[in-house]
Amino acid sequence: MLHEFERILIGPREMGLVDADAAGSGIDSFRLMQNAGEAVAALALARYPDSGRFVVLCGPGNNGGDGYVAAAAFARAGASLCIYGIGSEDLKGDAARARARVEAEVAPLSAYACRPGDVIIDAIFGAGLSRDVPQDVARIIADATKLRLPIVAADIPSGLDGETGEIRGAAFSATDTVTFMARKPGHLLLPGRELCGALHVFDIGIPKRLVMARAGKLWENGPGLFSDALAGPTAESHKYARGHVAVFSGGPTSSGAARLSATAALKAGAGAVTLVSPSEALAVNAAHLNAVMLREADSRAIRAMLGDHRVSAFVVGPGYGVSAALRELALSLLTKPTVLDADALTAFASEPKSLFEAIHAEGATVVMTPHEGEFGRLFPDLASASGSKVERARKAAARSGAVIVYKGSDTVIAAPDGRAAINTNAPADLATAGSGDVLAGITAAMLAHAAPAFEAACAAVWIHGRSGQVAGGGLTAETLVDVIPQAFPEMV
Ligand SMILES: NC(=O)C1=CN([C@@H]2O[C@H](COP(=O)(O)OP(=O)(O)OC[C@H]3O[C@@H](n4cnc5c(N)ncnc54)[C@H](OP(=O)(O)O)[C@@H]3O)[C@@H](O)[C@H]2O)[C@@H](O)CC1
Ligand SMILES: Nc1ncnc2c1ncn2[C@@H]1O[C@H](COP(=O)(O)OP(=O)(O)O)[C@@H](O)[C@H]1O
Ligand SMILES: [K+]
Repeated sequence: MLHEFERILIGPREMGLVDADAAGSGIDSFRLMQNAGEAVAALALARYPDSGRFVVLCGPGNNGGDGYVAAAAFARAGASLCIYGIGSEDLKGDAARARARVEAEVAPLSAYACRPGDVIIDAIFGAGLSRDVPQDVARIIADATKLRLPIVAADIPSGLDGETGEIRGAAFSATDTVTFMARKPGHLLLPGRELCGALHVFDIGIPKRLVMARAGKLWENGPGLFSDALAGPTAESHKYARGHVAVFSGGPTSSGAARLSATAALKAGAGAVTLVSPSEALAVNAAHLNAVMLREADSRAIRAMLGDHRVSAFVVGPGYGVSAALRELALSLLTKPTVLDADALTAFASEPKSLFEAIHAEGATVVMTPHEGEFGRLFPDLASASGSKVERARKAAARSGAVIVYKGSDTVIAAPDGRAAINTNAPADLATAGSGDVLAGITAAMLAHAAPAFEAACAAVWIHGRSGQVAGGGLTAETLVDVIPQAFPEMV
């Protein structure tokens, strides 16, 4: 399990503040730049001992400064070296000092022509990237990509937005990225994650407390975020003490999704699970269920479940069918922890405010699990807004009052209070029909264990991802359900 510090993610802007705090507390900022540049050179020398030549590309700011420090280290090591820079005569502060220590010639960046055998040290833009990269940088990125040159990026591949993970015009696809103190959201969000190659976090000597003090409430998802909230069964446990999940089934031709949620909830440790089925689907559901209990969905049954303290969480939406009746049902469940998924999200597309107002008024514990399309239906303005997936999820959580699980291969979990986590353990094999229904069921099981909604959602997304890894290539929603018990984090 990663230590708490290693899970934090810090935006480029906050990292700039950390820098200023470090300087304010008397730490020598040039020493930090030297540590950063030397770490980049050390990694490159170790990875590419037989390089034809190291080509150090330096930008106009402190990222370029890291590059000049690295260049000096290559020269000391006797490596073959070329340096290209933007505005190398007009640098300021630490970057100018780093440049002054380089004896080799620095050619203008626009003069660089990629050659097979080159190993590029990308120190053009880091945290300070503020707009699309200029044409000559885009041209070098395209040429280096075409020749598949190895690229070691300082802090972040140039062109990648460290906050959002988006590409600003063009971006290097690095083989390695050496970042400093802590990872940035753009290292984990897509497409950024795929451009960083192997990511190395190097301690350049800023006290961790200074980094912690500026870090927002954003982490990489992992057991450290939620394991305290997950209680395993004890000798005193009985089935209802482990939580009772009720899942609402769709009609006879669309009942499979709810059954997947129900069996997933059971495998994820709910003590009891009931599938609540319309009368027309009772027979098909009965034919497929064993440990999951079955109950007919009528208003008396729903009232009884709402009044039964042993029923601890609901799942509604998978395979249910979009209708006004579903809206009414979902709103009626909000007195207990509820997972709203699939059709229960789409059903509110025409009137999302009614759902959000009900959640706020009830102070309800709700986890919503939209994929991109469902997110767009509930939050059309946010879906098309600029900014990162984390910001969009946070705004959606604050607006709706629910914990939002904004799905995808970089699923973001966000709480109304601003906490957020980026999930990184989900294999692409999870892109299979029914996989979201499984996630909804696991989430309800976590809520039924009385985990708070944010922790429950983080746990469920992580366990779902790890189940995907365990089930492996060719997984189906069924094989995913089977391996859930093997995917729990080791409790400490
Ligand atoms: N964090 C730490 O503790 C430490 C961090 N360190 C290093 O510092 C880096 C951050 O440095 P930084 O703030 O100077 O930003 P950086 O990325 O060099 O770019 C700024 C320059 O680029 C320019 N510019 C921007 N976008 C552009 C574009 N599209 N096209 C053209 N120009 C563009 C921008 O111009 P402006 O926007 O002002 O017009 C400005 O001149 C960080 O990533 C890490 O490597 C270490 O040295 C030590 C400890
Ligand atoms: N390429 C991918 N890599 C990792 N996880 C993915 C990928 N595509 C989808 N997933 C995950 O699989 C699940 C799919 O859910 P959803 O889109 O609701 O599908 P369905 O409705 O078929 O169940 C989500 O948890 C999502 O995060
Ligand atoms: K860079």
